[in-house]
Amino acid sequence: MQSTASSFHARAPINIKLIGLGGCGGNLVSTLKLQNDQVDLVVANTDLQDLAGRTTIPTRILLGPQQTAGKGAGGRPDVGAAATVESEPMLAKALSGADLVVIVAGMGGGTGTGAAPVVARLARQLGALTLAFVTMPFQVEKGQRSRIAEQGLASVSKEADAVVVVSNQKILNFVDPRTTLSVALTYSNTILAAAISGVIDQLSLPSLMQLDFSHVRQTLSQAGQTMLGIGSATGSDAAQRAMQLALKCDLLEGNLQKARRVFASIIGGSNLGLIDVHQAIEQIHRVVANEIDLVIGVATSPLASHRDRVRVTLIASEVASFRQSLSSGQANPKASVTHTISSNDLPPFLKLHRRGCL
Ligand SMILES: Nc1nc2c(ncn2[C@@H]2O[C@H](COP(=O)(O)OP(=O)(O)OP(=O)(O)O)[C@@H](O)[C@H]2O)c(=O)[nH]1
Repeated sequence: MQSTASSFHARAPINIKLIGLGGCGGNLVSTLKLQNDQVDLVVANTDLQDLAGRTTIPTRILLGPQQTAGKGAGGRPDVGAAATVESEPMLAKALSGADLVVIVAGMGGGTGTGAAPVVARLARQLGALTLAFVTMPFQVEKGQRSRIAEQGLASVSKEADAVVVVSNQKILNFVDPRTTLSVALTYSNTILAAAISGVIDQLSLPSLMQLDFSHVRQTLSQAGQTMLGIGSATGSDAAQRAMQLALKCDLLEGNLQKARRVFASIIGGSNLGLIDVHQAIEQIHRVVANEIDLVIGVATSPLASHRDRVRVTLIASEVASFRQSLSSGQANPKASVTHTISSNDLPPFLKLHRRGCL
């Protein structure tokens, strides 16, 4: 029988703003089910009609009313960017005070592609850790859209602290080839939603590990383009199986062994097993290199639907942090200080287990 955790760490609430840009970003923010109703939801678009339909989102911003008159960016990122610059005062008001700004946008169109770098720069100027979750287009959208998407990804990667890429095309590998476009998009949105909520829920649910926002900030700050792994499982060893799935996730573009910074989120129900969590964490240590910045959050959800389920989200970057660069003689003055997990970071129950007391 597994023991379960009984003590939680209180942590200072952090101010999180989630902003969806353009059609794709708006779709995601409208459908995402977060477990924290304190997260401020914002959608912004050049398309007035699209915004009018997003009635459940408290803050809706029409980008560039002078430039586009609410008629969209017509697939042109330069128009999307100019419209966003025009609306910077409104955006600054909506994003001010945020510790963490999460941007969601589809690359390939005009608004999301043009707006994402501008919003990322603004959010960082306002002092927030800025994460962007972006989609890349389907192959059938090739040509102009792909080129626009690649350029957009490069621009947003320069401005945001960390960029998580979900390739719509890659999603097709997981679904029936006869599937419809709308089903494929729904599947893609489910993956994006899992990744976004893995970060946001981890930072807002009761925590079992002494994870604080400054550690997350240190690990993801200026991390560049990242690798994403997600896994979900139920049952008595759910954390281990969810971790295995996340570590082997087909979405992981890149080699986890080359990762220099990893953020790992483990979220389970109130009966999350301690030994199970410990062994899941051991699995990460077996895969990644020794000298990395690793920040691990373990949180529990009060939702009945989460009782037996464990969700794991991994966000990994190959970019070394400042401290690692210094030790390897390749200082990168833009990068931040690091947090390497040590036994001091483990909650008491895991330390006891490590000593064989559980
Ligand atoms: N996963 C996912 N991808 C989407 C969705 N909607 C659009 N996309 C992708 O995002 C890209 C950009 O589409 P939109 O977000 O609609 O475009 P936009 O940013 O509003 O740009 P304009 O319409 O030109 O103003 C598309 O090429 C698709 O690949 C969605 O709901 N889910």
